[in-house]
Amino acid sequence: MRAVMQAYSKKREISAQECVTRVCGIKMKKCSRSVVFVSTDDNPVKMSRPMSYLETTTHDSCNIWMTSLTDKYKCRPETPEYEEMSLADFAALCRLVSGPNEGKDVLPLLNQLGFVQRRKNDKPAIIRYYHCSQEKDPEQYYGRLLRLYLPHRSEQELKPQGFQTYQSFYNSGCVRLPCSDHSESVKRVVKRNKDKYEKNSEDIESALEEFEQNRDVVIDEWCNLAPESEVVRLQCDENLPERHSDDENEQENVPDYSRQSDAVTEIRAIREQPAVDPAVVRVMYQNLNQKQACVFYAIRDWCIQRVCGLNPDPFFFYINGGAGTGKSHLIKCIHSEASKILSRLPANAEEADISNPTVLLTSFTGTAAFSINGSTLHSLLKLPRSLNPPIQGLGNQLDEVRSELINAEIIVIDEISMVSKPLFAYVDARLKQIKGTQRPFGGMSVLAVGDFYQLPPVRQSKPLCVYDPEQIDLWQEHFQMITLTEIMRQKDDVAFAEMLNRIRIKEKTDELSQCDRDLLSQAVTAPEECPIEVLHIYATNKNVESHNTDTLKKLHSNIIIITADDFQKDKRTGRMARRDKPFTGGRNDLPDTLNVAEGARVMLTRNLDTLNGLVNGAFGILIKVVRSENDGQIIKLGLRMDNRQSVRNTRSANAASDDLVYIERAEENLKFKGAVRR
Ligand SMILES: Nc1ncnc2c1ncn2[C@@H]1O[C@H](COP(=O)(O)OP(=O)(O)OP(=O)(O)O)[C@@H](O)[C@H]1O
Repeated sequence: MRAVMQAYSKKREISAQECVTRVCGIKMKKCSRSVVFVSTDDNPVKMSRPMSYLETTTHDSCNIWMTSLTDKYKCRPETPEYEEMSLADFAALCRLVSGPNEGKDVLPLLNQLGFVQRRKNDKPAIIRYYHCSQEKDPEQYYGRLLRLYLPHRSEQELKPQGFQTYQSFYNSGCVRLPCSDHSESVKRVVKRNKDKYEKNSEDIESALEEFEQNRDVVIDEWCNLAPESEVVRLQCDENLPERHSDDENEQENVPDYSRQSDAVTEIRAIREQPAVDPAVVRVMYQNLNQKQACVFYAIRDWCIQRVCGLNPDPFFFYINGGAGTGKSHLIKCIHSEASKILSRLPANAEEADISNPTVLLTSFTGTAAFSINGSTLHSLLKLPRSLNPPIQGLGNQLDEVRSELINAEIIVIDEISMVSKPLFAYVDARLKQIKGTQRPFGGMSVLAVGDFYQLPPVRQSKPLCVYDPEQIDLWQEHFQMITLTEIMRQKDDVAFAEMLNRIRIKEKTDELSQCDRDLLSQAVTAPEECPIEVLHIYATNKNVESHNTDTLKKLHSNIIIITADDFQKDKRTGRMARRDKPFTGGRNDLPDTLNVAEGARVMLTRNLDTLNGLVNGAFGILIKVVRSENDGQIIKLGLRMDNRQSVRNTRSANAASDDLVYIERAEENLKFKGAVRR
């Protein structure tokens, strides 16, 4: 009840099922801003307004119900973009905000129902809705289709006069959308919008059905690969305490918003995951070298024990090894196998919930995170930019992060050499908060991977391997080191690879052998002989900038200078006002000016969207400079990225019609108090 009241007091809209679930103390299935439940019922459950509000109304007032997402959708702004929007789009692509100053492009809803904003850089929310059978309950089925996918402002528009049923309107009705000059069949409009969310729903349903029918005879392909491990797994299975039928029913008690006993399953829009061909994965496992296999099997056995309910202690492994010794390769194998096994944990087996990972893949930089299909530590755990103590909790974001990481059992941290001690302490504290336990790393197992001879933490922070007797040292205390030694990358130039490994462990003052000197000299090209188009690497940003400026001038005549838009509070009005001239920003701020040219090669220097490869270090070519129609100001840049995957994924969210990724102005606080730069 306290939780319900807290939600009320924060004026958050709270669904009936969340109330019931909280009041009964039942585990919540899913509730976060990234997953939105859309009611598609003819007669949805309504929540009354809080008592404090009702006491201030008159006896005959009708304004006694909390407004739902559907009510707000019907009162969406009357702009062309919103007019054409289906309820599904509204739920997935927009966020409801409390006031007009909550960010860019906030528009008021009609009838003073609040404010709405398009989700811009964020991923669309996953929408969930009650799914019913077309055969058993056609009227409810077609009503749901129309409500979700036909743009409307009232219930009457979903079953207009002259149509007895939703089904007849769906099959033979026509509509003219507000911004269109012609009529279209209802079926067509629904199909167009439905395809964005349920494209493969029929295939998924039949696959699920097939899986359910064959559940007991599904063959674990692992038996063919590693029979000994399979025997251990089967023994563990035998040791499992039998599940009581009461336990089975527990989940069914969780309100699912279905009022019928024959309710089928919920269908959710599925986030695309990179598909890994099982045949490729099998070859990867089989080719692991001895050391890699040793770690792989240790973790695999741990997962099996976990699934068998044997409660093994969390493991803390540190995989160390020089460049090209197969660390990332090992991470991919472990992630694939551990996720597969851990999905059988009773808590996860209920539904194949791909948005709730069991193994978290993280890294310090966006580039490394993208290369293992993971996220940066900062974005996953919502860490602040400054890691200075005291450690800040997650505050309002706790529910959201907790619901995303609820099933996480293992966290993989790549590039561990770049993780500073304060960052590691933050990760430990965050996981403790998220998992609600004081055990180290919230009771999760940690696989740290990296090479302390590679990049250290930024800005002179000490790496984890430097022991500090003054502080509690999570690293020394818990982690067991395993070193990979076989170089897997330069198999065809073993001599060069071995030389790199010898240099790796040298002190600055150690002499190089003549043989290594000769080998290195062969690989050196004088700077003036380097082709201009190859990647140049310098030790400092200053050198990089000077090289870039010179090269841009040499190769392009159409240079455009983009100036930062800086805003500062006007002392008289108290409002943010745009400055005529930008400030001189600091080293870590967004640049004061940016020199670009159409056709120039560019590299991103911020992580914009790690999952889609728009990360610091990603390359592309600037194709289009887009200006505002009103004042001619440059508003975005269209890039053709080298990594075509970025285009495919970002396009589905932005619906752009070309093959470019559009980068809009980013907004960050400047180091001057209250100043904002775009
Ligand atoms: N067991 C293996 N069988 C076949 N190829 C492998 C194996 N292990 C690694 N490789 C390949 O060797 C190359 C280097 O491996 P990987 O990138 O995993 O090394 P790394 O230790 O992460 O390197 P770095 O520290 O430079 O990031 C990759 O192309 C990878 O696919």
